[in-house]
Amino acid sequence: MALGFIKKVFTFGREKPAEEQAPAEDLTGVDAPVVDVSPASEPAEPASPPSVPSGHLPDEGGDRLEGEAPVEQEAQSQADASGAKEIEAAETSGSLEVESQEQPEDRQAIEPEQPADPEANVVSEEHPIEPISSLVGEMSDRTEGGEEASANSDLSSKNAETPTAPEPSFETSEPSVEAPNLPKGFSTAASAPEPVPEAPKQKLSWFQRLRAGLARTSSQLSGQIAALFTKRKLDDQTLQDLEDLLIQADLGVETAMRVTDTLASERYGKDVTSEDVGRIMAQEIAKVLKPVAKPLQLDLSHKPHVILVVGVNGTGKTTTIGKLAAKLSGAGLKVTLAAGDTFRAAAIEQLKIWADRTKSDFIGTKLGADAAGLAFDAFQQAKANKSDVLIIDTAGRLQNKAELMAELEKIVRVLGKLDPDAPHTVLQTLDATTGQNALNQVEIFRNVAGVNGLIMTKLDGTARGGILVAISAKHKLPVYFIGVGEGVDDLEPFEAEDFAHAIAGTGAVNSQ
Ligand SMILES: Nc1nc2c(ncn2[C@@H]2O[C@H](COP(=O)(O)OP(=O)(O)OP(=O)(O)O)[C@@H](O)[C@H]2O)c(=O)[nH]1
Repeated sequence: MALGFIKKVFTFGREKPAEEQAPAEDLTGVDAPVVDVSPASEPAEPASPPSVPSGHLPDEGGDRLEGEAPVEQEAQSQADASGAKEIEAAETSGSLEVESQEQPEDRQAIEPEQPADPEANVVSEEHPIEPISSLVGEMSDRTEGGEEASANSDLSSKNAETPTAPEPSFETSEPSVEAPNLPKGFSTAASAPEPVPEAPKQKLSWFQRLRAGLARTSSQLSGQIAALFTKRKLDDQTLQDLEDLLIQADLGVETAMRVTDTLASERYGKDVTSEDVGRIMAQEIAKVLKPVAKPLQLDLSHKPHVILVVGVNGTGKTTTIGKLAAKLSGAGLKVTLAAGDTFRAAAIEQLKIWADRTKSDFIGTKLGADAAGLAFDAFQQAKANKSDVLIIDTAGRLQNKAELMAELEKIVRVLGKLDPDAPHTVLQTLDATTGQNALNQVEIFRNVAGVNGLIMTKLDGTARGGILVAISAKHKLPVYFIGVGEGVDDLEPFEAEDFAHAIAGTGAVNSQ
């Protein structure tokens, strides 16, 4: 392919390509591509504001349960046919890959003539793009075991499931921007989400799934509570035993004390049933969770609203991005996904499959390339293609690896050069099975990357779901969604009451 054409593709959407080659200090002066937000200038955008479908997206292969095998085959064949091919091409050519769902002919693997790193002239020695072979050792730092990394590498087809329509409820934050009907779990400052009646059966089904997911947490706890309160009046020793029990269940000291204090004030010296304890526990847990159960607020005046997703390896970043993209694009928003996890080929492939499935644009680069450079380019491309939302994946990293955390800091810094407010949302995914370590993860990622919202994954089947209560009490960061499975539907807006009841093993209030 002629080099001239390749250059054009590489600089797609950039008005001043020469400036992009400037050193980092000059980046503040880089003119971001002018984004015309008027609908008329967006030929590929829907003529009417995005609307939330009431049912599922058009079925592309059956739902998760019924169509699992075909979807996996399809995902695998897609990976073989396109994703893997392009990634392979990118790996060998050192390319930046930009795929537009609207302009598939623009998908090219190209030779960059300049470093992808926008700070390259300044930091190239500090953060050189490393050969893949040298990354192998470093990748072992990012994973607690080789098995996990290789296990994750097999996930792409597993995760490529047909997206289904989001439950309605988004908000946008700028009055001047036409607010779409956002899926449930998102909001904007300007408009309250329109209450859309939901089928009770579907909602109940969700709560049943939440209950099932947290069954190990709640049954373990309620079994111990029942044993503690058999034929005993409430005295100091019982209260102390209960407090210990709640702390062991990862709920945290603060919440454990709230429960015992309330219980003591109501029932001290009297008979207590495990139902009494469950009721008070649900009530006190809900009090802790309500202030953090918030919708993810999108400011669509940014065009795009940039969401950076960070977290320890294997916590579910890529899967969660796919689930979010399905919700957003299902609501009619234009979404771009950027594969900032440049350390794991399977992660790039996995995100590419999610982009295809969710009809999102995809931006990737070669394995081992500078992640901050990719984030910078992705931001420019997402501006140029008038995306509403850009979601950037990052490589998993242990919070105690200073060098890797510095890389994350650099991604945030570089995005801020194109928009001082970017990234507008820094989402951290937390694996519920981690237990107490998650508290420390939030502390460090928050300090380094400015995490301003959480998503807890893998709440299905863990006995450690109580940790979300301790994290909420300590960090008070918004919890936007929770993941209760690997499928595209298995991400739900976080509901304080539902969660509290599911943990306490009591009846749901919201979901009935
Ligand atoms: N059971 C369950 N599995 C999940 C959930 N979310 C993600 N997973 C699975 O967790 C594994 C890791 O998910 P990824 O999305 O690859 O995690 P990641 O954080 O991107 O991983 P790295 O790129 O290695 O940092 C995959 O097998 C996912 O399918 C969830 O809510 N429940």
